Amino acid sequence: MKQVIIATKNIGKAREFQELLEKKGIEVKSLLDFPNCPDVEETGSTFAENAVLKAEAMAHYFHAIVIADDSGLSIDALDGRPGVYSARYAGEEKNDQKNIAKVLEELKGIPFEKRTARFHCALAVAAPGRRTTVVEGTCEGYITEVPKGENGFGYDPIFYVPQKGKTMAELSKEEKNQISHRAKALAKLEKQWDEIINDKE
Ligand SMILES: O=c1[nH]c(=O)c2ncn([C@@H]3O[C@H](COP(=O)(O)OP(=O)(O)OP(=O)(O)O)[C@@H](O)[C@H]3O)c2[nH]1
Ligand SMILES: [Mg+2]
Repeated sequence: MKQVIIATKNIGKAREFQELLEKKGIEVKSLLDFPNCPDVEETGSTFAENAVLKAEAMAHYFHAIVIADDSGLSIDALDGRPGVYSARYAGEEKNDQKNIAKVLEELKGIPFEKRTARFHCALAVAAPGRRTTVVEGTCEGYITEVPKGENGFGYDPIFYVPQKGKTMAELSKEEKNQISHRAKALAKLEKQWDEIINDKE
């Protein structure tokens, strides 16, 4: 079966890549399948820089072609925060509930029309001896006043998607995959698929 390594330890992301790529007959391996692989420090100041750091480190570790995802939420009323710090916004332990609570507290009193935000996703493709490439996707929305919905991960329960009239966490996985920042970025890798996929049959 054709296979691709996604350099992420985030189970929410890994599941979405699985859903997006199984249609193409591609099996997704994530870093959760390789518990001994090292952590990569995300020291970049942009999503693209962090995606490249993760992809190149893991390409070196696996001696293989890998895709890394760096993503997050950018809120206009908070000058773009949490941005590249989205995963750890309320502390190093990466707690989605605490991150949501912190954002809602910071946005208290700000009316709905000023709660504009977007999800970003940068995907970097790297391999030893290969020039790293980066693609990006975004998804526009508004931050709600209370969380709603059970699906997805991260900030999905407070991210309202106007074109669907629901929060991201109220969408089915198929609906999220039609409009998400991750799906849009992944679609831009279309032309590189033949090269990215390792035929391990
Ligand atoms: O509601 C959400 N829906 C999404 O679709 C989404 N995509 C990203 N995010 C948030 O942004 C952080 C990424 O940070 P991040 O790219 O460093 O990933 P991470 O540290 O969780 O895992 P890794 O891939 O680095 O191993 C995540 O933790 C989430 O908080 C999302 N939130
Ligand atoms: Mg991370």
